[in-house]
Amino acid sequence: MAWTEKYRPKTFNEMVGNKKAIEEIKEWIKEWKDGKPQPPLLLLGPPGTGKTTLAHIIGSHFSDTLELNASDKRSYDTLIDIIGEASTTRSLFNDNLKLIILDEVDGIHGNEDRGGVRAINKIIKESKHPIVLTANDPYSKKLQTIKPACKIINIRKAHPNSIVAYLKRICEEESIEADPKILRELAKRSHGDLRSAINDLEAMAKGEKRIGAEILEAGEKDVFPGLFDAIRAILKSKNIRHIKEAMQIDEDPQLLLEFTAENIPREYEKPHEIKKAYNHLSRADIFFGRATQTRDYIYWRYASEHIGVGVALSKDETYKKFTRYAGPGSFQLLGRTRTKRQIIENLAEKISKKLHISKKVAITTLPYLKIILEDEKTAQEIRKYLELTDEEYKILKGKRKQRKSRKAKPKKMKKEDPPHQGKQTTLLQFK
Ligand SMILES: Nc1ncnc2c1ncn2[C@@H]1O[C@H](COP(=O)(O)OP(=O)(O)OP(=O)(O)O)[C@@H](O)[C@H]1O
Repeated sequence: MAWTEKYRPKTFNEMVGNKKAIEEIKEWIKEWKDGKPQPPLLLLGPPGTGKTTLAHIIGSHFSDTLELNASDKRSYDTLIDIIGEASTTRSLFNDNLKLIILDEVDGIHGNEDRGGVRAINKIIKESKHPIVLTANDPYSKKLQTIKPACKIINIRKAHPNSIVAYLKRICEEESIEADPKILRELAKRSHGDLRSAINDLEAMAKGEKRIGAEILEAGEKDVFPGLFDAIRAILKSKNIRHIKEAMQIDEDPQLLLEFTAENIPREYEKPHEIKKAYNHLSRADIFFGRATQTRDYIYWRYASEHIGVGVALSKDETYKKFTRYAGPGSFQLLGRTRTKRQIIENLAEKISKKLHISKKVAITTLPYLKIILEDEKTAQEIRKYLELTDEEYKILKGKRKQRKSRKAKPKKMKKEDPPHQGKQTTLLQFK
């Protein structure tokens, strides 16, 4: 079980922060219990601050809970059917009040917009049962008609110190020894989103009983701190404002595309969501191409829309699960071959200077030089002329090509020597 679920508070006392909001909520419950119907509660606040958790704790004070994720588009048609009856009928006794939870009411999208909002307004108007709604975006147009009918409770981000204390408690429960520096860093990075802080802690622990400070230096997240936040916002949220804010990072937008492409199937589970999301990435890629061709970087904006909003809204609903994100495979490959690429770069520079050609052309000469270097005497002369270092010489020469002799017996293939590996002299070897 993911730690966010394992450690999801079951009572108001276990909640981090928002003490004043909790007092107001308790008062609202009391009024209902005393037979005084109250307007619906609208819990408004950033992702991962405990709105859904609070809604469930409120539910535990009533006889039953009916929960609907408002961003699930299948629900619009059935919204009234499912809870319509429950919301309008009840016995004369207050002890069978059912709490109706409408989660993420600002997440409704597409053509279902109006129908969904209308259905919610109808339920609010006619319900004889208590209702709790949750939403992220206070400025959402979808809330315009809903807000006036509700009692708004602002849920605020937890203070970093409270997050550190909470993470520490989880570490104690899990018998994990964590460097305090790590917990402070996780709290800082989470920007008040407890869910992300807990998820990060779980990812770092990776089943180990000790989390040392060295992990901070090793983690990819430190190389691209903003990128992972942006990916998380795109894949975990449907709140456009939040996604756009998270995407305001100082990184190459194409890198963002690669990171998103890598992580879509890690987060999204339904084939149609994955298909839709990749469709948006392919359109983004077309816009990147146009930007390069025309040098009109306005196209980047369209590309970003597809990567951010397009991919985010490709999911039916947000997944409340823990997902370990990763850097793209191509990026890891580039990382692994970085040293080799640097040496080739130096080689090209040296050749371009000696032969008075551009670096680009110099690179195309490498496969031919490799063939020329097969002759040991010439190889030594060229090495001296180009002033090659040992490493450059080794890379340029590559593995010696085995000349096939008719008489030679066919070499037995070893497990670690699969076909097509490093034996042909092609340009590809130098990429
Ligand atoms: N204030 C809090 N106190 C303790 N745990 C919290 C708090 N806020 C969030 N969490 C942890 O984060 C997890 C996610 O919280 P929750 O689903 O309630 O957030 P949310 O505000 O509804 O987010 P979203 O807007 O994305 O739906 C919980 O399971 C819990 O582990």
